[in-house]
Amino acid sequence: MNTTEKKRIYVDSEITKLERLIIHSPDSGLGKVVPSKAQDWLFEDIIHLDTMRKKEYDYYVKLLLYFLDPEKIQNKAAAIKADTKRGFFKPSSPDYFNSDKVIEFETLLADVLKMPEVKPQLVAAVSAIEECSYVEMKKFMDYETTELSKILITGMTNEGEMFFPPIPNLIFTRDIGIVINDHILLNKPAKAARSRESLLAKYIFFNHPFFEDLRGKIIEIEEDEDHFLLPEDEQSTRVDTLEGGDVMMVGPDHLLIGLSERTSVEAARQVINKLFEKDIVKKVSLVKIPAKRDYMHIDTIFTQIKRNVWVLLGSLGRTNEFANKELVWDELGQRITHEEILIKQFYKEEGVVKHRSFENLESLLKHVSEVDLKCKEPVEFIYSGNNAFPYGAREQWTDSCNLLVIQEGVAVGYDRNDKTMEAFQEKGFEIYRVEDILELFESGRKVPSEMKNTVIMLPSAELSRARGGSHCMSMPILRKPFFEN
Ligand SMILES: NC(=[NH2+])NCCC[C@H](N)C(=O)O
Repeated sequence: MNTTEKKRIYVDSEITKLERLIIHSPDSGLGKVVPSKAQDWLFEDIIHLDTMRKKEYDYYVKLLLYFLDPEKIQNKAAAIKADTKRGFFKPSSPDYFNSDKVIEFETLLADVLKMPEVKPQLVAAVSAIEECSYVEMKKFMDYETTELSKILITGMTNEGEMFFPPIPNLIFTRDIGIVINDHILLNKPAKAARSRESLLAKYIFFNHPFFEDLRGKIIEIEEDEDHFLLPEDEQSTRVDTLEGGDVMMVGPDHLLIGLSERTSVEAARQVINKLFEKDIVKKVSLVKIPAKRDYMHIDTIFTQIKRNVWVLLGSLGRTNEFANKELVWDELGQRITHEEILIKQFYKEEGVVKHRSFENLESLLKHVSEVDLKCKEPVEFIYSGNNAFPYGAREQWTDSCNLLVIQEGVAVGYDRNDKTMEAFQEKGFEIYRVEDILELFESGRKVPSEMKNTVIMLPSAELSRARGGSHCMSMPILRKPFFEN
């Protein structure tokens, strides 16, 4: 018998059939971002909410439902289209799709707020970090849970009364936490704009009955005990932060952690200690990338598509003509633009923790494919922008390397990354616009579960201004175990 059949929470790879995930549809808070705050709130620009929802994100939801929970969407196309109020997509509407496979963060939050012991704690915690007055805190307690859930996310009431700033980055649920086999690692965000997200998530994972199996299996990053004693200026250089976009469960025993603008080496060390202590994985590889906005997390630089296929940014890899060309110019005394990446792998062997290095990203990814996933086919790399200047960098900026795999070889990407899509085609992938594929599903001319080697393109004019792709917009909590795939 399949031993993991009854599991609700389990992820041991990035590519097996996705069975359950947490998402968050763009809420009204995103439409309230003002230009002067956009950068502080980690958006590249202000966005047009209606377009982002109707012409972009709603397609993503429909697509996920077709693969993960088809009953909820089949034969509904006409009704969904006719409803200008988007009831199908709104948790508070009677027409809401309400799936336990494609799970909305806001519903989980509303559920825990219904728990009489949780509501006052959560209200007090949010009021404290948002510096609300005592009177405001009392007022929150009077709201009914669905509305309160919205207020805690958007910062305002349906009538427009504003209590605190929105958390527009909650659409990037990936960053909140990562499931590692049957455990979950919660984030400790580097950016203040994302603190409330992780606070809300904590209350959900620790209290919601759906996550019962996680009791005793939630890993949190703690502050060093002597941290409080350090002088202020040193405190800020020693903070332990970690965001989900930097953590990838690439094989049943192997976790990757990016050391980046957002994830510190101290946090990574804590994670390694905790994972090895409890024998949750056998290997952790640390991938140190340049700490800059362009590459905020490792999943902006590479993601896996199939056991033997990866998409990545060539200028941070090695087997690309660029790097080689740059080395020539380096020798000639020119200023080089090639940026370095450093990789160390820690592994536990007979109870002892050892480490080794990898020279470049490709050799690490090849190791994952061949050693962890026992892949026999040749490992292939698809490069952002097909590695042609200046498309590699341009398309990485708009998430050409940040794809979500729904089932092995079937991934979701952004339509604006033309050259990367060409590169996928050259490697034998079919490319579809999400609208077209949905029509094929609706008419029964294509069956989601039968699809292979396909990239489905999501419209992305607004979404990409928020600087994240489909990988960031997903928190997988259940995938088929790799060796049962
Ligand atoms: N996993 C990711 N790459 N997430 C992208 C997050 C983007 C978001 N605007 C931020 O800067 O935090």
